[in-house]
Amino acid sequence: MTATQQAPAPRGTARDEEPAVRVRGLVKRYGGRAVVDGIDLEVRRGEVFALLGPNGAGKTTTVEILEGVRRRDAGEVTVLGEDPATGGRRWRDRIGVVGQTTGAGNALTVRETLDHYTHYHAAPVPTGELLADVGLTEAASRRVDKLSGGQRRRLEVALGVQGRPELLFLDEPTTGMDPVARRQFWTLVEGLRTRGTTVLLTTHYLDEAAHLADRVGVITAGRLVEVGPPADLGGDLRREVTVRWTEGDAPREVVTSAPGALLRDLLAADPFGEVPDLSVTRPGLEDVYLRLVATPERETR
Ligand SMILES: Nc1ncnc2c1ncn2[C@@H]1O[C@H](COP(=O)(O)OP(=O)(O)OP(=O)(O)O)[C@@H](O)[C@H]1O
Repeated sequence: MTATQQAPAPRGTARDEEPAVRVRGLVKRYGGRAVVDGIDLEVRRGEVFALLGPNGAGKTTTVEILEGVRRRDAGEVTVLGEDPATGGRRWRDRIGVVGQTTGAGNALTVRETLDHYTHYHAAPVPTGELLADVGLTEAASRRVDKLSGGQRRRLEVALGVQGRPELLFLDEPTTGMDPVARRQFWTLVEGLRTRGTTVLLTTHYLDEAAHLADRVGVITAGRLVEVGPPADLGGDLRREVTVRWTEGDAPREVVTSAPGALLRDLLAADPFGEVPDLSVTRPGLEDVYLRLVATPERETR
């Protein structure tokens, strides 16, 4: 796959200094229930930021407020320097949106659909290039209503990047894609990042967040419970080590952040330095994530 050509991001200007997205105290309620419950968030220019969380956590609601398609009940939001609730045509031209559903016409072919939408952009990516970028060249003459779910998703991604946005929103972009298409999509996002596009994506997939994102925000029950590079997520949880062994006939288990002394004592207790069934494990990203989303009362860092 070739990477979509993007205009280079402006460097060294005042606009560089401000984050692409700044959110303070964001609240959205439905029927008195806060589904977004006081979120603070910053997405830096040029980074890929993943909002990771379970079903119903508030990811789509948050992203749609940032896109200017849902109203908020409280909080301050700035996206590319403007409030999305009042952003006009010029602001909208600077963002790209790939939502969970498509507005693409079903009776048109893939190429006709892309050609049609070129008229909405000042400097669209040429259709041939776009088709190659998303791996749809061979499906270019197929009607949209004949596409598979994964191909339709690629078309939506193509429409999202067609206008060379400075900031691209991707709401669960790889849902319905097979593993090969997911990898192709990841390459596409990496190409966008290389060219300076800021990307805010939502996902359920830990591996996707870990692979693509510079930083991940874990959201659960409308709150952002952790923000950081994927490798740092979980902080103290990550440093906890579980030491297991068998003593007599009984299984033993100790969770500690300093296993050295325990291991020395265990090994010293046996003249041959053998400890039955000894294992030492650190939590993986998935363990950390499951702990984070199970404890929504944790403070935001
Ligand atoms: N228009 C609406 N009216 C009432 N409740 C809504 C509306 N839209 C969303 N909700 C509720 O808000 C909560 C958050 O939904 P949201 O779609 O933002 O979650 P999500 O994290 O994107 O979930 P998923 O991963 O399943 O897409 C859910 O409980 C949902 O039922």
